[in-house]
Amino acid sequence: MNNLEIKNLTKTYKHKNANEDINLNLDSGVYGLLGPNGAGKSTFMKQLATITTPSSGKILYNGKDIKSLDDEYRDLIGYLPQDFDAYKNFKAKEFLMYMAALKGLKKDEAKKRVEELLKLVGLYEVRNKLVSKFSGGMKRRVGIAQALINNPKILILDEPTAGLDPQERARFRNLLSNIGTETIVILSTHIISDIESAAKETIMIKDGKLLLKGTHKEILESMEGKVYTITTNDEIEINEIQRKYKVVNINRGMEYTQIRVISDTLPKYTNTTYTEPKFEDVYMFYFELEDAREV
Ligand SMILES: Nc1ncnc2c1ncn2[C@@H]1O[C@H](COP(=O)(O)OP(=O)(O)OP(=O)(O)O)[C@@H](O)[C@H]1O
Repeated sequence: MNNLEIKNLTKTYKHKNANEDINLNLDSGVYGLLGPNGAGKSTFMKQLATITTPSSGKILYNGKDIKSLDDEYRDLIGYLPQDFDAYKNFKAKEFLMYMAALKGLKKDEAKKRVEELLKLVGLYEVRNKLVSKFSGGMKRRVGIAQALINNPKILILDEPTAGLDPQERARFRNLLSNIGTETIVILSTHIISDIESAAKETIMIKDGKLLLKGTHKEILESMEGKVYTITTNDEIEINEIQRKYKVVNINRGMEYTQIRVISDTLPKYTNTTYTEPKFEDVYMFYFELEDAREV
């Protein structure tokens, strides 16, 4: 059994709820935590990682309060903080060996694990190079490796793809698929494509509150009937649509422009068709639609 139960989790900073009454039940698998800036993702993850304590509510691991499990729980966690910075004067392998020692791995075991991880994150060839000479993506990979060092049962990755280029993002998605299926992986992002293929479920939070947790299918179903494509070649109309609606994308063709919009009601333009929702619509629909509804 590998289960996390989050019950009425609330974290208050100076009268403001950074997390409010969050209830979730998580089993092994990858969960994408999605939300705009300031939604409360890091706060949520910090509580799971025991970096900060809840103001109220609790977290249970396999039915037991993590407060009472204490180090027993901490030994099961791997955590990549948002602002992770490996000690720059270390070489990659040296740094991971150091982290392994902190996690209590014996020397032989540590050597083996560090070697495995350097290969997994694609840094084996540069293992004896200074981390300070690494690119942002490589540093992030060192961060992911250190989070994996103790073979965690719960892996918490706070924006693991922040600052990565498309190639590094693809590499990260591959890496994720190689992390054991026996682990609860929670990764935060505001880039929907990072979790589209990798996550079994997406958890959305906004203003500190849980908005929705669901599989891709469930999330797409929740947007059913709200995505439209308007086809036009009238520039005045195009400008008006951009003002009135939340536009997911504009596809300018030789003769016509196709505009994909999110709307609660059928937009009243001559050539408007209902469109099957896609994952690319999720962010706009859940986090930016309110402004559009006010129009
Ligand atoms: N230590 C703190 N003291 C006071 N307020 C805080 C603290 N940490 C977070 N907050 C506030 O709590 C809210 C949630 O912040 P949090 O960092 O959890 O959001 P986030 O979703 O991770 O955002 P981002 O994507 O920008 O990192 C924000 O309004 C933030 O300003």
